[in-house]
Amino acid sequence: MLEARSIHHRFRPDVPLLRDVSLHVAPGEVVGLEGASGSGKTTLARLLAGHLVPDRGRVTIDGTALPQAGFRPVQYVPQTPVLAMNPRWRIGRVLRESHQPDSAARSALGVDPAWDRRFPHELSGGQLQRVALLRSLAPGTRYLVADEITSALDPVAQALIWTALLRLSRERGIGILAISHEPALLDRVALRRITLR
Ligand SMILES: Nc1ncnc2c1ncn2[C@@H]1O[C@H](COP(=O)(O)OP(=O)(O)OP(=O)(O)O)[C@@H](O)[C@H]1O
Repeated sequence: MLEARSIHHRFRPDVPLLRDVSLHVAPGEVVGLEGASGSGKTTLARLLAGHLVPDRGRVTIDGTALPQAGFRPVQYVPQTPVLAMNPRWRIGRVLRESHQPDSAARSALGVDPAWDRRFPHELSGGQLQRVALLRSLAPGTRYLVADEITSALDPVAQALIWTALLRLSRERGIGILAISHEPALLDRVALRRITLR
């Protein structure tokens, strides 16, 4: 179980952002996270992935703190994956930097092996997001924090990605925290929702 307990965080001493936020995501469960712009969704996502350390409170998996170094079992997937890829690397190298993806995950996400020879700017937004998800689904990945991953995509690309992701989450027991501004999307993918205020 991924758990955040009584998280407090602020970037400026006089402006508290997250105040006593707690949540949990079970293996294979999809939980929605919503909240107004600026309410701290991305900050919470980065705390859960271990990119940031909370001022107070704890993030744990099965009661143990996140590892300080090495592979991150909670993977953060941003809205704009191209910003998290080396523009000089071909897709094959971008993927291998994390792990050698298995063919089942590759075909579930529809990542064509021919793309491995292309550079990130030579793929569409939806194709790149599928590559980013494949990269994040390493063997050690237990949870995904999906931060507006399909907000910039058309409905067909959005449906394709979520259908594949929900299947992989079920098959591999990967818990997902799905951040979105779209209530209709959260209704479809998540059984439970948390609202940041
Ligand atoms: N690294 C940082 N340094 C200083 N302030 C930050 C930093 N990251 C975020 N903030 C501030 O924290 C607040 C919350 O930002 P955050 O991105 O977590 O919100 P959000 O709910 O994800 O917003 P949106 O829905 O617009 O993406 C904002 O006021 C933002 O300016």
